[in-house]
Amino acid sequence: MSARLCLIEDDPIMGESLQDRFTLEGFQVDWFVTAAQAREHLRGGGYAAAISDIRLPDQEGDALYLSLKRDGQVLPPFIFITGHGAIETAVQLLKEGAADYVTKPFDLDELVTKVRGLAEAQGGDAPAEEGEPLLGIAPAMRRLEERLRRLARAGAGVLITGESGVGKEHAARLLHQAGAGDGERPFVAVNCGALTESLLEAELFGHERGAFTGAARARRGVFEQAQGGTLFLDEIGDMSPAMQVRLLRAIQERCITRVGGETPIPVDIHLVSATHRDLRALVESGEFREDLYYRINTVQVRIPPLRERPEDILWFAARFLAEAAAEQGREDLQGLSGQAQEALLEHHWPGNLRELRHAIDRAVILAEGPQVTPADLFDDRDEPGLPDEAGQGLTDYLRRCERAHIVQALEAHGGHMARTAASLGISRKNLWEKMKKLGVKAPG
Ligand SMILES: Nc1ncnc2c1ncn2[C@@H]1O[C@H](COP(=O)(O)OP(=O)(O)OP(=O)(O)O)[C@@H](O)[C@H]1O
Repeated sequence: MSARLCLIEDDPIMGESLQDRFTLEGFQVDWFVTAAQAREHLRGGGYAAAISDIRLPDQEGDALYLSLKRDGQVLPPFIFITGHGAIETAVQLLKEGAADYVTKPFDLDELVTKVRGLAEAQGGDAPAEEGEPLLGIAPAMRRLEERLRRLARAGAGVLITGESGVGKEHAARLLHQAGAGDGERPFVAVNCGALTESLLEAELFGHERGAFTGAARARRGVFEQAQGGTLFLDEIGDMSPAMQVRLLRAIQERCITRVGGETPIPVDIHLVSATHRDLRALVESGEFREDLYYRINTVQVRIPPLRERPEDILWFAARFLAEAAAEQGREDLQGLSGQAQEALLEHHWPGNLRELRHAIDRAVILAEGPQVTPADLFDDRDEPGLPDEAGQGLTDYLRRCERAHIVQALEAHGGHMARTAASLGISRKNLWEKMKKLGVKAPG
């Protein structure tokens, strides 16, 4: 039986997100919105841990805890959620025997780890960890990940749809990795929208020596390269009608012929396709073959855009930030400021995860630290005349502009110091000095 968790939280949004997350983690969550309700159930026992807000409508969470203790009630380990400025209460509670506390805004992953630890210490019946989520923590993405794992085991032909940059290739890789067999099977991706018809034909099916001008040697196409593994055809909706015919034939016959060749070559692949276009509409307008549509579309998986799953924005931002900070040696960065988090949540993310990754990469380069600010994340907050904090001194503002300009110049010249200095009209020595003064890391 899964571990039971007592959640005491009157805020409907916070309560629901905690309930959703802990349910996904495999806990059985009893959620109470008043101290009175919780008191009754806590008396019944059986909880592996309790999470309680301090501020509740009928009684403070700490008062509830202390009164139950005074009554001699055996309590599960308690973790308190405190607001800003309530640290003293939290510390007092720790002295009184509470297990831990988190201060808002807190990191949900951290809370999960704490609760797991406590539940395990209680009797080792914390639900088995399913592994780190890979596609996001939003309930829709957890369900999708679970579905992809099932589909992988079934080896079904999958069409992944979703806006550009939403993570379709990432999902295809997960599908591949979760599939049967060892890790040796190849995963080969090709973007059908990026190649002309004849190049795509050679890319997919390969060519024999002398098949066309420049074909000095025979070459295997991606169908052959992906033999025994997964072939990921991205932007399949962009394929020309002639290529659609050839692709359909290859799928139906499980056999291909290289361009300029005659020998049929059997292929055994798991085909995963993706598109950001509405394939059904393309079928209706006659641009996409209906038979191919059904062939590649045994199962369709839609990845929702990032703006439809706000939980994932800050989760991915934190992951990307940790990655980028490690790559760029910015150990001084301590995370996102509150304003930066708000700015990320307010943004519409038309470019989805790709845009988020770029915004974070850029911010890590620009940030003076110790926290990433909105101006580091978004260009438009960096314009002259728009200092991000009212009353910011001119010297400070000019310093930011100078720093951003140097960073951009370094980027534009691939980190080459001499060229960057020349483009800025200053000496290399001067550039070094400025970089040191402004805290710009030396490239490489
Ligand atoms: N689950 C994920 N974890 C980490 N990074 C991700 C994840 N999903 C997407 N990304 C990152 O976001 C970017 C875009 O992802 P991906 O190429 O998979 O999107 P896509 O939907 O296939 O894009 P397009 O439609 O343009 O082909 C990449 O930089 C990728 O590393």
